[in-house]
Amino acid sequence: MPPKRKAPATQGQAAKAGRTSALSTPGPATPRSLDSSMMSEDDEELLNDDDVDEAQKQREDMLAKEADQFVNKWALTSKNVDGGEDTSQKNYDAATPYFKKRDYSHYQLKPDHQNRPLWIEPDGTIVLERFSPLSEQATDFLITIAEPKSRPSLLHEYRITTHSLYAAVSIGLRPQDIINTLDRFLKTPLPPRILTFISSCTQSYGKVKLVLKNNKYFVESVDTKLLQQLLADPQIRAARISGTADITTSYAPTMAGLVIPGTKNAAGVHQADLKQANNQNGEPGQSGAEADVFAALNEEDDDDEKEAVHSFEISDASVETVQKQCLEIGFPILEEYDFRNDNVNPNLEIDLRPNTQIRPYQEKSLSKMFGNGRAKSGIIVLPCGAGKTLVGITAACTIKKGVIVLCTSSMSVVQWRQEFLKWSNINPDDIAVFTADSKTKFSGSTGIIVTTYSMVTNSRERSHDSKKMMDFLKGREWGLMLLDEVHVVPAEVFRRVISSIKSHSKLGLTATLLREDDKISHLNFLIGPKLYEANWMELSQQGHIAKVQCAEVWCSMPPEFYDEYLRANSHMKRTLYAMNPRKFQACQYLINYHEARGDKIIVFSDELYSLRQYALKLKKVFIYGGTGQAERMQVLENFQHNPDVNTLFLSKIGDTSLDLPEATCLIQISSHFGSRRQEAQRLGRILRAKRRNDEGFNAFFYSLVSKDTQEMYYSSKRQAFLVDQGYAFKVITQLANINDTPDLAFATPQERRELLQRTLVDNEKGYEQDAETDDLFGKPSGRRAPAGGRKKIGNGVRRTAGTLGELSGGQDMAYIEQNKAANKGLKGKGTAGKKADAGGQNSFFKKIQREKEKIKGAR
Ligand SMILES: Nc1ncnc2c1ncn2[C@@H]1O[C@H](COP(=O)(O)OP(=O)(O)OP(=O)(O)O)[C@@H](O)[C@H]1O
Repeated sequence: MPPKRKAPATQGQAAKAGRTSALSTPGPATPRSLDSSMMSEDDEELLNDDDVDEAQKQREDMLAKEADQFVNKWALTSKNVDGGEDTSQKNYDAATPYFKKRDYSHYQLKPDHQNRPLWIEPDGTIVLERFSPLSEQATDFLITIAEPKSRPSLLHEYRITTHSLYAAVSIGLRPQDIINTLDRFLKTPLPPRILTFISSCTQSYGKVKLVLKNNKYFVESVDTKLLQQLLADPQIRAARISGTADITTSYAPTMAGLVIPGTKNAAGVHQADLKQANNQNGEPGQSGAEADVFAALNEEDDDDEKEAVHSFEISDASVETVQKQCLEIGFPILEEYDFRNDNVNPNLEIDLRPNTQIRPYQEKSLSKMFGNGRAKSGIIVLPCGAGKTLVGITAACTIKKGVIVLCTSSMSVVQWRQEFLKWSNINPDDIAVFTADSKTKFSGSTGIIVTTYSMVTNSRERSHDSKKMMDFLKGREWGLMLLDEVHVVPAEVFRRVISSIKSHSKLGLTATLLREDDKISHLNFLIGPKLYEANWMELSQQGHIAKVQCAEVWCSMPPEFYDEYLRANSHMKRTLYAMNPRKFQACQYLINYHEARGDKIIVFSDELYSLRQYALKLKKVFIYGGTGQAERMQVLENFQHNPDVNTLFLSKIGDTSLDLPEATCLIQISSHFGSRRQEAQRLGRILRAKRRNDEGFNAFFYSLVSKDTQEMYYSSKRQAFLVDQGYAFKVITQLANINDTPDLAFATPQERRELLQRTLVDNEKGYEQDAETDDLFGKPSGRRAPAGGRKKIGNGVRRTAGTLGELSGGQDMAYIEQNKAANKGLKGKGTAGKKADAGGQNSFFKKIQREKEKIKGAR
């Protein structure tokens, strides 16, 4: 079966012709557990171990089958012998069908089409020519009405969807303005299908609102007939609180110019700037008419008339049902908070510190949230390291009401609190945390609570203090709910959060709005539409995140390894392609090369056996789920400050939450199947590189792939998201002069054979799964291992609970002895780093520690 592709190829994918077909192949559903490395202890209860294992196994088997099909196809065109010549792709051009689909020759072009930047397909796909002089204006317009799909350097691809139109209307655009502006940018006439789609989707948008008043939810509209129409729906009628008047009438509050702190512009002024820019730049053949599209926003801001609004009350538990049902019958419900006219909830004393200046893309994202002077609920997507925290803090400083922040781990809780104190003038007593260790409240009538998803959704018996705290959280109206890392949290958890804690507005933050199970659309109901998605390439060109060179290094497998690979079961296959001696040599070569350049290198491996084998053989430090807290700190600190420790091996526990701005190079030797999210988040570890603004600086990301194995398939799937962000993966089939490099490991056939035998014997009994932890800096927690420490998974394959004593091959005592060699070598070097503080901890860890102690002390 040939791989399918949902969206047509743009030039980024086309450049990868021959591999493109696999890039966007939609993967089968991912069970939640596969993505649960960020979950904290309490989330475990949401998952049933047996279901998870079964689902995980099914998915792995399915992926392995797909991968084998892919590899077989490749095998027809590529020789797979060690050192063999690569003759692939002679007659295989996977991009061809996509370009066929992209045949625009039958479209009727407008006479001045050369001056217009957009193409459109009847399915709503829009292609933008970035080299057009009008591309800046067209981009501003497109990010408002459509979803970015792929943004390499010259052609960008967007898609108009019901949700994107919903988001456009939610910031005040009118359907006719959208149609007119789109038509003006298009090289061809607007297809009638698109016109009908936009009109039908947007006509009813923005007419119904969900409003929280006195801790009760109301469905509100200026049109009574519309409310009656909604009440005719049995599910909405059932959601109405009985005993309340059918429909009540009040008056809408007035608007005035709103200033987002840390910016020069009021939100309205920002939109006016857009209008001015559009007027100046004009439109082909006409005078800046696309500016009309933003006029609606300003008109609305000027409207001081009080308008009668009508509403009916619904029960807390039915909010999601009502939202879904309203969308179903064509009246999507908007959540907007008119915080400036909220006289019921007390104001919070909070502002950004005078020296805080938010960046243009942060301002842009916030102007989508506050575009019409009210706070709209939704999701802001910014690359890793681009400063989502400050966006959340600025939103809080704009609304100035009670805030609840939900994080994925207790360490993030501490970091969020710190960031609030760093960027804003919030009184430390007004910001409290609710975690297993600390259950403080703020002192005044309102404030900020920072907590974790698991703390507020925990269904276990709560302690007295926790219960009291939950009553406190539930018993009040919050102005803003900040939801961190929204992509990792299961929909069910959001449901529980949202039904128990009431907030007027919700802001979700993430770097990768991606789920392999495609359940991301649930977030549209539960939080709100995507308000803004930044362009990774643009931010890296502007120096806000590092420029990265990405490469996929193909490592051939020696014949004896490949023979075993073909015979092996799926887990052994994974171990074998990670332990491929040619891959090992490539890793060694790259480490030597980058260490010599002065880089700090992180090597990622999901496969624990190879993680340790590589680290031990190369005498490098490593951290995995089972590494104790003190040892982790010591290793990280040395990596940061000790000039002798330049390479760190990390298991998947370092995918997220890892803030090591010293790291400038990543090497991936084993990864989680086709996870696009993991790939993006791993890349995120080097995006915040300290040296990013040095002249000519580049960070490096290498993915080492064993040739003609399933890894080739997974690798191309994994890269899909980053390719769509504009990253180009160079394929390296031969590292320069590697064959002449002295002292490479496994250089002789004898050594390679021994390695193979050892790998087979060590892994004969099963494989070890990394202990999952809630974050790198937290205590190792993870899912509980059953009694005995081992759990059977799949067909007789076992995973161990991750103790050092039960290593694969762990019965070999000499091996255990040697196991921590490089980590142990650090002992006494806690203060060796030049910049390390006297206490043996760098300022980052010290700060975290102090913060934790302060919070504990405040209890
Ligand atoms: N406007 C700004 N001015 C100065 N520094 C900023 C600004 N915005 C963000 N930063 C800095 O950029 C760094 C990254 O910010 P932050 O940790 O919020 O990123 P993030 O988007 O949450 O990343 P990740 O997804 O990897 O957690 C931080 O050191 C932060 O202080």
